[in-house]
Amino acid sequence: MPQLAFASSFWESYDVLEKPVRAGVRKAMQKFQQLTVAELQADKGLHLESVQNARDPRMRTIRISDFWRGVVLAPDDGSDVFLLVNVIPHDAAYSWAAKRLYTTNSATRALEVRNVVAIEELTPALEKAAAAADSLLFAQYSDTVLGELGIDDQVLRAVRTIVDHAQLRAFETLLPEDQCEVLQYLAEGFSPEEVYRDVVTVRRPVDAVPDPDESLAIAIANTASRITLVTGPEELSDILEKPFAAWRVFLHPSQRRVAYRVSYGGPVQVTGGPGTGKTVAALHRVKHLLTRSPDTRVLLTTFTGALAASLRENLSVLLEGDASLLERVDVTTVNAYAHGIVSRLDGKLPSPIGDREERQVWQRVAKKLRLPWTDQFLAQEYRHVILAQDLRTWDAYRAAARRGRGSALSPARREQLWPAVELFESMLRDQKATTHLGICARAAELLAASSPTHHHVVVDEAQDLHPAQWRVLRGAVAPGSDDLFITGDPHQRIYDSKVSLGSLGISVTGRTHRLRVNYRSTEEILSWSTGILSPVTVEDLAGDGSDSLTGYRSLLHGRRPHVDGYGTEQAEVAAVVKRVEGWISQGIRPSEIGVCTRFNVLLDKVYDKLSAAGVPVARVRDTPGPQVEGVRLSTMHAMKGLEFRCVAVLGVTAGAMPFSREVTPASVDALQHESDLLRERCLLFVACTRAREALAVSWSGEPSPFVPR
Ligand SMILES: Nc1ncnc2c1ncn2[C@@H]1O[C@H](COP(=O)(O)OP(=O)(O)OP(=O)(O)O)[C@@H](O)[C@H]1O
Repeated sequence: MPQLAFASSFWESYDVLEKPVRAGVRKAMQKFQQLTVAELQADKGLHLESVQNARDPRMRTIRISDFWRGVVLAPDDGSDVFLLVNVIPHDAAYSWAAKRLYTTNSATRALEVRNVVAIEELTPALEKAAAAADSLLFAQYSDTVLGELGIDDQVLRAVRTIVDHAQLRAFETLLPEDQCEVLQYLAEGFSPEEVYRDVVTVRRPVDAVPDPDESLAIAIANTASRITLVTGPEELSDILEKPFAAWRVFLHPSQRRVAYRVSYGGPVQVTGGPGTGKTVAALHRVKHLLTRSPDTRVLLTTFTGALAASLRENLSVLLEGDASLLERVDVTTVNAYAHGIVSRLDGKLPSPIGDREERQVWQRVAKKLRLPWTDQFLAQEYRHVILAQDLRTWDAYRAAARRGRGSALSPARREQLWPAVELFESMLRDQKATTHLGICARAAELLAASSPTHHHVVVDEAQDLHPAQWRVLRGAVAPGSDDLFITGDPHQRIYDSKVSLGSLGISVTGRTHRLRVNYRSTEEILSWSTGILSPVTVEDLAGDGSDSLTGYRSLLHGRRPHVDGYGTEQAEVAAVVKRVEGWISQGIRPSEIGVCTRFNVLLDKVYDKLSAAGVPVARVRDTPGPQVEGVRLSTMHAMKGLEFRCVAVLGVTAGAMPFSREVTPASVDALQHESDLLRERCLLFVACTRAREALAVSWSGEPSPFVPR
């Protein structure tokens, strides 16, 4: 009986098919499981036929309906795995199939596909142009070096014509996948040794030996990152009937390597730009930890309640609803976990106040003690020095280093400030109140004196956690192997937390990994958005140095972002309404569209105008479920961790971004000033990188200086 495998390219086409066509696909696939190879060849309904002039002699089409054809790679070497690669309309199917060639990569041993006809047609003309070019992108690498990285003869000829990054990008959709990735890494400046380690070694099967006659079945088995093999009839109906979540099945080798490594000697950190699948890696790590041992308990944390809800949903998808696994995972925010600890172990919980109320208390303190500082300065000193280092006494504060603070405080000034801290805390106590970080500090203290609650902690969206929150996580799990698995992106830090993980007993030295392939946004959206951050550097997640987005890229392509200025806010809002209507008329569902602003005031105006135009709207802060229709409206802060097919970011004006009230004057604290500006810049970056296919950025009057020129 033949076996059936599905290439990732199939899922991209299958996902958008209408129901009856999907039913046709299912029926055809069942035949592959019921008939012998000879019966398949003879089956009239299936009509398995060769493709005329196909460059790959194994290429076949099958009939799905009058209009639709499946494209299948049939083994011709005695092996029995059929690979379904695409479902496309009848007319396009034959020319698509005729141009494609599947080959086994000599280095990774995985199956990859190229548009062989397009490469052949383009190369001669490009060779002529290259002969006259001043420099070539890959000139420094010999044929042998490229050969060892899996570049074959046809691709090599094309590679020798590539003059710059733009030309490489134009080739990307034509080149075989693994070879393309090798070239992208080299073009980014990685050495051949690094590329061998990060691209070839992670894919190449450990037991691979050179085998010129390698069968299609073996190559398919070696391509887990792009091909899934179906083993039984139940599995087939399962995967064809449920909505297909590619992230569940096709992990990038770099994701698989970090998520499924049997064990780590201690805390591990996974970083990567937006959309590189850090959350996906975290979910797979949870699966690995749960399935490794039957009584393991895992704590999975993220930054907001809404993100925790979505993690819960996705974890259930990944674990296929298996209650015996799901009940061993607590998915929550660090704050909610800390609240739980304090109410359980203290028996009572003071109510937490928000940032605005906290600032009001500081105002009263400053006034009462006639202090020379603003409430903003006091709140920052409390957050970044006192709570960050868990300073409980005047002696401790007097001796503390004030890392990250740019204003010197003489011993006399510190002596003046400490009573303000005592007064602030006593005012909160009188109100039976506290701050969220105060609860975390208490929870960490309680955990330090009791036993850990979990065997493993997995932390998503780690970049904004405060040291007090890290202490809670440190206390939740005993130090040792596989204690903490941490994912985050320091370029998305929007709450200005300064952390040195090592000093908190969380050393990730020698256990840091980076993801570089963006699965969410098009390259056009990414490269424009990374321009927002190009003038600055950001501190890495562990607080040990700086981080960069080198090698960060997307394999998807689309339109460049719309970037527009308007004379008035009214005109800008009207343009956004039109843009949203345009997206909806192209078939995008309202809930797949996100609109965001820096402030609620402008968001309210957009809400009114969209509603008046008859467009359904829903606010992200009301946590509408996936079934609720309506364009999602959100502040930039609440966009963290979300994604939409189309995103409009409006109000990106000079006065709003950076928002001067949130930026400490340089004269008060030069370091804080810089870090406030960086936080505002990152906020715009986060908002723009939520977009998958389309991004529109706008302002009225003067544009924000963060908008790339
Ligand atoms: N291996 C994969 N195959 C297919 N899709 C993937 C894969 N990995 C991630 N994705 C998809 O890419 C998108 C981004 O993934 P994810 O949210 O995990 O990224 P992230 O790095 O956590 O992003 P951010 O930092 O911006 O929140 C999601 O839609 C996810 O389903």
